[in-house]
Amino acid sequence: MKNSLIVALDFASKKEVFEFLTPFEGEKLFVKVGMELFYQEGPSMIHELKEKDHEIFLDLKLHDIPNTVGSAMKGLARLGVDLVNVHAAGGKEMMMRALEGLEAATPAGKERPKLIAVTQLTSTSEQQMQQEQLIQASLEQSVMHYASLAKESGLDGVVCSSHEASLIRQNLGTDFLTVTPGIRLGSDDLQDQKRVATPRFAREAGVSAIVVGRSITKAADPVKSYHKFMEEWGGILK
Ligand SMILES: O=C(O)c1cc(=O)[nH]c(=O)n1[C@@H]1O[C@H](COP(=O)(O)O)[C@@H](O)[C@H]1O
Repeated sequence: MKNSLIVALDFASKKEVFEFLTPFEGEKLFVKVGMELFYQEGPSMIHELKEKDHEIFLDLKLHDIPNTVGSAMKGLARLGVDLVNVHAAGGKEMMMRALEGLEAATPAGKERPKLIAVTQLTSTSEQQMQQEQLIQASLEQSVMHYASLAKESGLDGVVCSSHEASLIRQNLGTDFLTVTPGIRLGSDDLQDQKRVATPRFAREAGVSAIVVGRSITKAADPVKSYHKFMEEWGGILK
């Protein structure tokens, strides 16, 4: 998990996923399956990626009442993925029930998927947060608050931007995972992301894993782009 580059497979079909992965043949990737792909292809997508030995972050960002999230997590634990997430805004009881669900359903002898909580999405700016969510704090304070709740609930870490990672590590310890999307090289288009950073900035901030989507998946040469990100991030090719 530490020092990983997670490639966001934000595609609409299995066909597109395997077209993208074909030129990576022989490389073991850490991939992220999000809502777009999972709602279309379902658990079989996970099974097929596991057959190819890729590590998997199943990013469904659960956010519902504690009982519903706890039960849903049991199903995710049986899929055998490596990492799953919830929204910290769902609260401590929801996060604790999510963890219990995962623990209860992880098959004997298998490692429980790591559970992390989304703090403030990297597409949210401080101004937006204050005006739309009516949170009268700085963005950093809000992220730190959610990260503390996640830690108190027993979770393994959080999703945040690279800009908040070092504060979280200082306050909650270096074993508490910080997974950061919103990663761009200097010349990349920001698209809908607001709190962005380069892979080098993330590395220097001590981030555990970076998440990169469109800059790799939509690149003219995805393998070349992946290697460029890996080089700046200082990741290890497998
Ligand atoms: O949980 C996530 O993965 C996530 C949280 C967050 O705060 N921001 C965020 O961008 N993501 C995901 O990270 C990926 C970023 O994609 P790109 O902006 O294309 O690099 C997308 O798949 C998002 O769903």
